[in-house]
Amino acid sequence: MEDKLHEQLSVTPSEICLTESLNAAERLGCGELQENNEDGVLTEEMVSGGLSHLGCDLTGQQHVLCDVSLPGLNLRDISVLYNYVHLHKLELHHNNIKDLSCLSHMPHLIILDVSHNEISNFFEFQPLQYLQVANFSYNHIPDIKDLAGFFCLRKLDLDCNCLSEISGLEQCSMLTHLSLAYNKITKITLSSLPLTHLCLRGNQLKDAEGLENLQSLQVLDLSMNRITCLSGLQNLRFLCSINLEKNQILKIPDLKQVIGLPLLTNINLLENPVQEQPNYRLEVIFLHQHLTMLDQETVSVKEKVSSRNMFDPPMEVLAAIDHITHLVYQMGQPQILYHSTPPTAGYPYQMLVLTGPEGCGKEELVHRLCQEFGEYFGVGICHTTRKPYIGEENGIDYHFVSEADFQNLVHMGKFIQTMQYGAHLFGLTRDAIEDIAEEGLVCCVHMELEGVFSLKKSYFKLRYILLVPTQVDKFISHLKSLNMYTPPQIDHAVQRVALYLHTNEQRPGFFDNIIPCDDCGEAYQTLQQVVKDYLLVVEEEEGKSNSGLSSYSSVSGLYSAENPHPPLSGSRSETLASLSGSALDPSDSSFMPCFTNIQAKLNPSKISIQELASMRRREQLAREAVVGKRPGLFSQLFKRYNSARGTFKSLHSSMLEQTSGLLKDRNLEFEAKSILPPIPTGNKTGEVLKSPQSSRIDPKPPVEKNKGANVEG
Ligand SMILES: Nc1ncnc2c1ncn2[C@@H]1O[C@H](COP(=O)(O)OP(=O)(O)OP(=O)(O)O)[C@@H](O)[C@H]1O
Repeated sequence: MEDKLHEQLSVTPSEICLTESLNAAERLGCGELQENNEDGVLTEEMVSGGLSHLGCDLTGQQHVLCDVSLPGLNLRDISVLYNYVHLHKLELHHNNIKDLSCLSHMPHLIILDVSHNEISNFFEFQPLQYLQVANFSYNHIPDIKDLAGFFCLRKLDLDCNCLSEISGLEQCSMLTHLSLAYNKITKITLSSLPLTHLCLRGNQLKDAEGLENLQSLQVLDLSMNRITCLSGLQNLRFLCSINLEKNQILKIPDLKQVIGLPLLTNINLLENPVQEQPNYRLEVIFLHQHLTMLDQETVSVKEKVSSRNMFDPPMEVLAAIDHITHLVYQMGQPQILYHSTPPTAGYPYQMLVLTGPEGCGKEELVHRLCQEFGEYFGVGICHTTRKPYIGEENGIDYHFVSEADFQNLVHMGKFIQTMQYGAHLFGLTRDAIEDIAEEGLVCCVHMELEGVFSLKKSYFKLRYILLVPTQVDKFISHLKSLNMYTPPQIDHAVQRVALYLHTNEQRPGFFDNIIPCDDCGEAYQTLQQVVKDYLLVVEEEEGKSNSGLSSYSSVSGLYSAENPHPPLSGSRSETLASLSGSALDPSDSSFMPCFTNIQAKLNPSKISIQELASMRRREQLAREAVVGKRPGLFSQLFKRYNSARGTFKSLHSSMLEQTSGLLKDRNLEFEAKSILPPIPTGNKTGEVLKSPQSSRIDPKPPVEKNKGANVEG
């Protein structure tokens, strides 16, 4: 430690200064003087050799030399300087001086450097009222006397002395730079001084208490202490750089007092235990976004982005991770053709999602909706690890599972999306959707925004309805009245209202409908209307007036056997009547039954009832193919699959032959089989595959990936 200290101290600014000064002294012919100066007494001759800088004397009438520089001359007695009353600058570093009483006779002294001497009496001379810069470093000073008379003192250097406390500086109203490195200070006691730079390196401090009054502090060096806690720094609004190297900061939360200081851009935490924490650097960068230097290394833009993605990923990133995770797990499982598997990209399975902050009542609305429009919608029941509230039933409100079961389901590739909300996990399984699709219904679910982001990545066609409270006070009292939520949960739910509104603002069209939900009854009425528009329900009277369309007037149909493929419209006001005015091209294979107003406006040509009926018939055929009523798209697909399997098999055996030959040529001793993919096994009849268990979830240990996995469909 001692050695290291010396190493660090070996090249200090004072030493550089010494070298320069000695060179200067040589130039002045002082080298010779030094050799002859065995008794250490400063003589007139030596002084005149060290004088420079022409200025005026006290009367202002005579020119005099104002600066004296006499470093490294082994001086002990400098009493001859009593006569040099006009001096502005005095440099006497690297001597053996103990007594500075002659300074009392230099009232105009501005700069004083007596570092590297034998001084133990600090400022034992008359106050020098114009003194601005004083360097007393590398002496033996044990304490600081009252410096009340040194009105102009701006910089004071007391490094490497024997100080154990800081005192006597209370009246130094101009002091901006104070350096007290390598002393024995155990406690900081500094009143409100205008300090901008403070160095307390190499002391014995355990905390930073006592700095709170230094409101102007910009640069703080607390390196080489034993600091574990940074309280005392939290109000230093102008702090831009802090050096905490070689301290005892253990954890990132211990930095909370400095993290967030508005101007702090440079933190040095080298050689603190906190550096060992996983992702330490990225976490600090994340917590303190305007950092430009950390541990003496520039913070790169890449690091800033990575830290953000690691600790607060945007929802898009989270959703992508969630989506990829479930996709990868699904791929490891036998591939199954579901009722909700889209026959083509143009016919995705349709879903209705109600989203909004917790407690906004979306769950209740989903259930009411599915009750009233039971022919079209079924509730998609999510899984959760939270415990049921009173009145909630397993399999009706949620599938309530343990965390281990939930994770098993994840590994079994069962989920389409999952999210952690508070301390609990929520997720929608493919089987939950399938249970509804099997009945020919549209799956209706409720979820938080993160879930919406994830589902947007899926191949389903979803319609998103945002339920948002517009009166925060009312929302808070509603949440309180439910007696289900703790105050932090209420705060969290309320905070997330802004998140939903922000998303809606930033991403126009992200939600298909927005319904205020301050009043549950009114919200349901609006929802009803939205859903009727969505289903293209034509009211009785309307049905009468559109007699030609009466056969469709009950509803245009939503994925049910009776009602062929559903037209999920992008526009609320889109009724069958308006639809009949839109531009449909039944010959278009990518025809989607979702016609927007924009399309309608672009091509106002009318569609005939016959065309519409033909379109419906084709939808019906497609729908029946999905539910397996007639040999349709899928059986063809599987026939094709079987013939493809035959082709693959013959290709495989010829590749096997060729590969074996190659391996033999190269004297490689392993089997060609081991490097070629296996032939997929499958249902010989080529029928739509769906295991009886597939639509029900039965938590069990994850199937070993790819082991005997069939690749079907
Ligand atoms: N699979 C899912 N993905 C994302 N969020 C979900 C999922 N399932 C449920 N959620 C949402 O998680 C939040 C917490 O669910 P919980 O059932 O505890 O809420 P709640 O208190 O009943 O609120 P609400 O009445 O709004 O449903 C709710 O906003 C709920 O909609």
